[in-house]
Amino acid sequence: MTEPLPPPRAPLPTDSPLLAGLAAAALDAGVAIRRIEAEGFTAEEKADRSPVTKADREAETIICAHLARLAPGVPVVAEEAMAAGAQVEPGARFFLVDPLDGTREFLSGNGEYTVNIALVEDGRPVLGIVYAPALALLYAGRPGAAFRAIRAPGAPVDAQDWEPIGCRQVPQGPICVATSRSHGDPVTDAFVARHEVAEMIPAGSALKFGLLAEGKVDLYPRFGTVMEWDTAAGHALVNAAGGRVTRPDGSALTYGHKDAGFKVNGFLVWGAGRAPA
Ligand SMILES: Nc1ncnc2c1ncn2[C@@H]1O[C@H](COP(=O)(O)O)[C@@H](OP(=O)(O)O)[C@H]1O
Ligand SMILES: [Mg+2]
Repeated sequence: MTEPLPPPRAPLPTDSPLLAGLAAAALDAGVAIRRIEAEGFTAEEKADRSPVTKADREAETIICAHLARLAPGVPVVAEEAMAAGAQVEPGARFFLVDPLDGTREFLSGNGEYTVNIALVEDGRPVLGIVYAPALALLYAGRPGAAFRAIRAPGAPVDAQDWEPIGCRQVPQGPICVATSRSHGDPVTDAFVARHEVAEMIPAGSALKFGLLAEGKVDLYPRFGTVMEWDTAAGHALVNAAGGRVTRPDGSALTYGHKDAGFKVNGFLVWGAGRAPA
């Protein structure tokens, strides 16, 4: 007689060696970021007048070294290299990296900054890591499965303590809305005002995608311009968690638009089920 099969094991991020490798890159970058945060640093201004620090640059160097080992030859579109004038042809399969998303939050010391790493295939974000080193909060998403874990910078990725997460159904009644802590804009405010809002949750960086992916908020609207590396990892995570990310007009938000300077002219992120009008 054959033994009964064991019950199927829940999926884990470590089932995908590439996703696990991206998580390891983010955890490693987190070590450098936290060290620099503790040492103290000065902020400089980039050509677009946004702030940048030694932490952004060191984290990007660490992540790019990981990516070169994990996926040799796959192009990397990374924020600081692009700011320095790098020319990268994204192609059908490429990485988008924001080594320190929410630099303003980093400067303020509130811990609401993230490391964002995404793999894009045919314009769609398929793998996403969003990691908040100061909060030891790690999110990972791949098609059909989203997770969170508590991981200090430098901790092993391993198979322990991953919590499966999912977007919640958007309620018929008042909704919870996530908004940028540092970059408000009047069009976003007007859009939010058209909805019945139970709670507004301001948060920095791609943490807002994480809050939505774990069912804590229903809507994250943004009409101001951001960059593809700001949204791709969070987008992959929300897709994995059963939510939706679109352009403000409801059309598909796709990636690799070099001719448009990798700009994203706003987006809407919704939880599961009905999207309120
Ligand atoms: N006017 C603008 N143009 C381009 N990107 C912008 C922007 N305003 C905000 N952002 C992006 O939004 C990110 C911060 O998100 P939030 O406001 O949700 O915390 C910043 O990421 P960096 O800190 O990586 O530069 C920045 O790139
Ligand atoms: Mg950013």
